[in-house]
Amino acid sequence: MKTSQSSKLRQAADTYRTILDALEEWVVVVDHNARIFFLNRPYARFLGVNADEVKGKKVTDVIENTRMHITIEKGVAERLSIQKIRGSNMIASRFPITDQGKVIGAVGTVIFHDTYEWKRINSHIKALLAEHEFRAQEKNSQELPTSSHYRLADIVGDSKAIKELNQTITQVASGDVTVLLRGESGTGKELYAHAIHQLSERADAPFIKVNCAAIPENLLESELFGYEEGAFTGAKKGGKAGKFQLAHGGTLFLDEIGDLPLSMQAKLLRVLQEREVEAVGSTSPSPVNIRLITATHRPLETLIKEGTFREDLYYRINVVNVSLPPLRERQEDIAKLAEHFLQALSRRTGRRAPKLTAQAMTALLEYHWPGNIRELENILEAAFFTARDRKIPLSLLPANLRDHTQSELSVVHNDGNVYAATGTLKEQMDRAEKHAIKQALSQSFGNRTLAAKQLGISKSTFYEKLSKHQLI
Ligand SMILES: Nc1ncnc2c1ncn2[C@@H]1O[C@H](COP(=O)(O)OP(=O)(O)OP(=O)(O)O)[C@@H](O)[C@H]1O
Repeated sequence: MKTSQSSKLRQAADTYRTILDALEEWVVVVDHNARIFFLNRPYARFLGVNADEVKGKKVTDVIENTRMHITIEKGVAERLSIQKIRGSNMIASRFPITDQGKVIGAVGTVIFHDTYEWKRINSHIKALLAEHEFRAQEKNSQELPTSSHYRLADIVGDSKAIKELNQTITQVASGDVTVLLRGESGTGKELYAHAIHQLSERADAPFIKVNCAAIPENLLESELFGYEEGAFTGAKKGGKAGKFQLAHGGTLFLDEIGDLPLSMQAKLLRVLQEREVEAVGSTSPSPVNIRLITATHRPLETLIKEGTFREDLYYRINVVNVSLPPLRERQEDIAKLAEHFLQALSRRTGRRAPKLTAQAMTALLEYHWPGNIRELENILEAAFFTARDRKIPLSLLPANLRDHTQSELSVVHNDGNVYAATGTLKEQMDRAEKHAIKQALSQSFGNRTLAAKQLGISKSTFYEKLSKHQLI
């Protein structure tokens, strides 16, 4: 009976050893005296010792820089700490083993055998997470638009810049010419891409948009060019068409082209030159007939100099270059755009549109709009829902916009309206001076030399005034 019990025990111990030896992780178990009770073979192999022979030896004599004895002493777990062994930085964890509250030993594991491996796995996990997030978003969003819903008539504005732009767009729309739309974020590049498609001979064919910055790098190729069944693990049955195939006969809009990784730039260039795409896992290319429109807010010429954007691709996509002016350069359009957005919100919600007070409108006109039309749209949406008595006073606009434009000549009352301030002539003149300096600074985007020049004063006087008004 005794013999059979001990043989069972040995069998069980052998089973556990076999399992622990099969792990990639390195495992060490010590007793309450910090003497090795168990060392798995992969760890022993790395340390250059015999797993059976080190049993009973002090862990500090066998493993360099170990802290297992400290885990025993303190009874506290240490997770994912760096431990240098034989010149490599390992990522190790240590846990006390307790029995009825007493520490009777400790178990230690080394999960990553050097920090390089850890970084590699870390970026692999990041890529997996990005892929997961992208797929979830794709699933949540309604069907991807395969047709364009804007027309030139939906573009609001009658500034000279917009009129010229609309004329250019009308001219280039037909004839399949490749267009590169440039402009700051929120200036309407996507809107214009839709309009070009709508005005082209391809208006009834699909309009497919791809945001090159939003797709994880490892998915870009299959998203753009599609894949065949069985091309990789997780590939859908029957394969999947890429954006190029979906846009066949229509327009492909590649937004944020400046963010396309170099490896994909080479592939895209090949497709544009050959006019055929090869799905991932396929051996035979298929012809594609698309009109290409691209957009970016990034300085492609600088990216070329820095080596992150291919010059040959730049020439391919930059056949006709259309620049969209920032909103601050077409202030004439602000009132019309504001009215347009408030009316659109009113139609959407069934609520009557509130009106901007004169002070609020002045603030909109004076602001420098770094986020352009999208920022205006967002600000008005927030104001629309908080407006009372069908009025949008200055106080309902965001603080950064108010601060930027808030005249030091005025005071905002609790009712949200602005009233002329009173005071001695000197006080009012000081406020006017401070206001002029702030205005000049914002118009020159913080460039003090330019601001001083604009005000017609020397740089040293400008600095004196900055310090007088506590603007530095
Ligand atoms: N002239 C315009 N008239 C009416 N709405 C406009 C106009 N220009 C832009 N918009 C609106 O402003 C928002 C931003 O425009 P859009 O997405 O086209 O900008 P974008 O330049 O492509 O921005 P990003 O570079 O950030 O992608 C959209 O809701 C769009 O409908």
